[in-house]
Amino acid sequence: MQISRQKVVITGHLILVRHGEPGLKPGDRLSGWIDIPLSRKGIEEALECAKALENIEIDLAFASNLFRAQETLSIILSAQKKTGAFIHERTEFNEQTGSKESSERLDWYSYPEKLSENLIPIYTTPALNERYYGQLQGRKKQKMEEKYGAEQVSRWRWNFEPGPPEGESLKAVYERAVPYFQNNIMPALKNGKNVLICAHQSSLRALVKYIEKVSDEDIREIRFSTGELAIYHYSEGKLVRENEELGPELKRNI
Ligand SMILES: O=C(O)[C@H](O)COP(=O)(O)O
Repeated sequence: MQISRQKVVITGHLILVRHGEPGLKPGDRLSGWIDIPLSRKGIEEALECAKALENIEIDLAFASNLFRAQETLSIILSAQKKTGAFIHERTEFNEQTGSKESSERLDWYSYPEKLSENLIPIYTTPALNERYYGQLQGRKKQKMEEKYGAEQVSRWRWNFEPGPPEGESLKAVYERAVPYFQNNIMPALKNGKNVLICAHQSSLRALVKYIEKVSDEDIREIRFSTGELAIYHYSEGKLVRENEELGPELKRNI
């Protein structure tokens, strides 16, 4: 889809959304990889996102492997004319390259070449998961602040590095989320596709750091509320943010 506006050719749109409020309310616990579903409020937040995005025709969607992101994505796509279809690919370890590569698509699953006109391919990947919180995973934030100090927990959560004990730093999340974005999502944007990514506080902060070239210091201030959107359009080789930065007064559920 090409929209020409003020002589700038806009091709694809990128929409980043953090999942709705999870059952273990944010701020109460450090969820990490604990696979908790959305709370009632989280479902309402996802429905608000669905409404906000209903006029953007999503061509392709990505989510982490965690329920809260996939549930939010499914609710958002329910407002689209097309229906989302989860695509499953078998991957195998390539001895030569030392990396996992998708060998073939499962023959009992439709896949992009066979998807009918009215389906939206959905890819899920652990590359977009929230950080692994190590010793803090699933623990109450307050208890961890009592044990390690509020300042230390804040540094672990918001600094680029280091991460929590035995857990992932934001840098480690960046090193798995950004290559996935570059290899699987940027080509679709360059081809004019509208792409929706539904993920988590840390994986989205990593993507914003890459897209907006945020410094290791300034990344502390970039935070997504639950159900928060960041919308970009791809034009002339870069992604330009369309919606306003999150103001401190809008920060909630951090
Ligand atoms: O640090 C936190 O607040 C949580 O780990 C955020 O993770 P989430 O985006 O999956 O809720």
